[in-house]
Amino acid sequence: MGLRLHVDGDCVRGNVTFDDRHEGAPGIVHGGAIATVLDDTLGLLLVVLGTPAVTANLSVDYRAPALLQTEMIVERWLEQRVDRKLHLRADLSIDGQPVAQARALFLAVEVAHFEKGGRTLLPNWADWGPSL
Ligand SMILES: CCCCCCCC/C=C\CCCCCCCC(=O)SCCNC(=O)CCNC(=O)[C@H](O)C(C)(C)COP(=O)(O)OP(=O)(O)OC[C@H]1O[C@@H](n2cnc3c(N)ncnc32)[C@H](O)[C@@H]1OP(=O)(O)O
Repeated sequence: MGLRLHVDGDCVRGNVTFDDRHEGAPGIVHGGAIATVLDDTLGLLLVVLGTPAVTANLSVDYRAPALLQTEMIVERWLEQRVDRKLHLRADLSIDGQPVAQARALFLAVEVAHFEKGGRTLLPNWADWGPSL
């Protein structure tokens, strides 16, 4: 998808351009691909927040057709944190016009959560970003 991300304070911004592999309705990006980008870009936000967490709930409003071969801006940020609950937002836009807007509930988990799949994590993951 050519997703490129950078950190801007507490916000993660990036550019993404979908191609024919992501087509749903003719000429339009599949909604699942959009949800994937909105969800997945959170990986970097988690590093910024220094909080291991997983998606518990993701809700996407599709506001306008997402055209293939068109550069979009994706932005994600933390709206509120209450104990383990991270309320996150993500926007996808073209030329400042909203294409999709997501609200997500992430739950902070112990690092051991990510080891359930049998993969060994890098030992210095906690140094990737500042703590909240
Ligand atoms: C420093 C950087 C970080 C480094 C990290 C180390 C290296 C890792 C490397 C890289 C990480 C990158 C990560 C990218 C992630 C991308 C996004 C994904 O795709 S994540 C995959 C899809 N999501 C899952 O697989 C979750 C599956 N679900 C679960 O595992 C559990 O359900 C879990 C952990 C989400 C919750 O289980 P419980 O047992 O811990 O907690 P309970 O008791 O059920 O809930 C706690 C509270 O949250 C509410 N809650 C739970 N689920 C809810 C829901 N769906 N909607 C609303 N509320 C919910 C409950 O009502 C409860 O609330 P009350 O405390 O009573 O107020």
